[in-house]
Amino acid sequence: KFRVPEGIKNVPTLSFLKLVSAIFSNGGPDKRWEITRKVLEKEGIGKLWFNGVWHIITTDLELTKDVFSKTDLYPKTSLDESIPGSLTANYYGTNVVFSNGDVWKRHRYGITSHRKSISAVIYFPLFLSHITSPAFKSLPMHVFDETAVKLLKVIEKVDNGPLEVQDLMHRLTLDVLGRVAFGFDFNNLEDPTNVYVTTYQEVTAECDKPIYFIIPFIEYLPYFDRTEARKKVAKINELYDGLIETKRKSMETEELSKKINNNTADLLECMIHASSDPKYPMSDEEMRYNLAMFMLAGHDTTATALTTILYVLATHKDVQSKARDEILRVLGDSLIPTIDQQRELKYLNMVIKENLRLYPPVHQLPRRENSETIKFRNHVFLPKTPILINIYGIHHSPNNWKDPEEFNPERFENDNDEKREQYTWLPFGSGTRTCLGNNFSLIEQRVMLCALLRKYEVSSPTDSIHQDKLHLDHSSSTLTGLQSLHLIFKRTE
Ligand code: HEM
Repeated sequence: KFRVPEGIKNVPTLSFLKLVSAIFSNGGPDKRWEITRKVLEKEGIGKLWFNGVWHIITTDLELTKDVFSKTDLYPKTSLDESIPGSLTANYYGTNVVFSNGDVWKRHRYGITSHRKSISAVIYFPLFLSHITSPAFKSLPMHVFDETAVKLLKVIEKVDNGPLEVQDLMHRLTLDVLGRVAFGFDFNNLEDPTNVYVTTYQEVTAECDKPIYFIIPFIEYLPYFDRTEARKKVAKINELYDGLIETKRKSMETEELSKKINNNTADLLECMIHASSDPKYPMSDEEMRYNLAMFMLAGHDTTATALTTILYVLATHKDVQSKARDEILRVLGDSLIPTIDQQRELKYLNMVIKENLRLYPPVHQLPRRENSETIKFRNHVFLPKTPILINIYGIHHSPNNWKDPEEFNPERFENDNDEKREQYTWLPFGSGTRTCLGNNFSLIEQRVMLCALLRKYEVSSPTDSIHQDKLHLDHSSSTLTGLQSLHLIFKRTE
């Protein structure tokens, strides 16, 4: 299994040992980039032996374009193929993020097809011109607004003391997503000890343990039996199953069809409704897998984006005051921006974009495997070669960005997708597999930042471990994590 296939012998090798030791020492995507950048900046691809297979890791824009635009040629690897029978595969199952072809179409269009009100996309052509089927055509603005108010109350209680921001942002985004995805209020902001929250967190922590990601077969050895973890998965699944059952019952009443017609149905209700159409059948089990995946894809990513943006604002006071001035000018006395006002927040939108470039919450895309032999330059990838697109590398390569390590929102001034070289800014992926929740996440970020910045000045404590640089850490093979981050919120009014 160590033998290198003939066609990729001439691809430079990336050090397995260095990468694994970086992961075991909790190194984040920045550390991995440090190890691989020499090869990737020069060649755009490298090969890495991992889990008994030679993988291709790439930052090459041509190959990236090919992967995004030819989804049949580069299907995603399902969890059941990459880690069969594992806890993670059992928990997330077959869902919209990891499926392909007709199964994916059924999931994606089952979630999105029937929503028919005016698309929020028209308000954000700059950000979202590439989107094909946004999940949230009418967004539950009241959920964002109410959660922002709750967030301010939590911060008020701490009153100038240092506050751990990463945990706070996770609590916030989990509350938002629970309500939007299936109408369930985790109420994590007010009660972090709530049993559903702790179980949910334990399950995701189990799924992210690096040992099972680096040596997946270990899970099948009796000594490493994960009985306790499986019990936790069963508990959170009980919650999802209960919600599906209750909502299914409400299908029998008029209530659901009213919600569907008014565009106020949550995602689960949409899936249940769509599943009654013979074109989009979806079993209860598949719905549960989608809920589990939505929770991860939707809450963890936005929490990271909000945490890192608060850090850059705290450490770039000039940017913070410029963003605050704009918020006060555009919003007047309001706490929460309307959709139209969000469009006017040009500078804040630039800050958000630059933060997603510098700290992409998804640092590496889930693996693809080519279905046919591919010739790329003077290399030949045999079918089923694992291919990983390194988003962090694309965002940090001087080939694509001037002074890539610098936080500089101005680089997005007058930016548009046509002018910028394609595939250099990919926080939400691209093509037909673009993130379903990008618009949702951007609005959530704007709402929270407006509420926070108009009330508080954010700064970093002088003894912070992040004083010189933000310390990222290993969260998973795709998601960016960071070490605990304390910031100070001082009232401005
Ligand atoms: C800052 C926040 C977010 C980031 C950076 C992000 C990033 C991404 C990326 C890079 C992909 C493409 C994966 C691939 O091509 O393999 C993706 C897909 C996806 N995201 Fe997001 N995401 C965010 C927020 C959300 C939210 C809030 C939701 C749901 C409410 C969501 C749901 C999804 C789903 C369902 C997919 C799969 C789409 C498909 O394959 O059809 N994401 N996301």
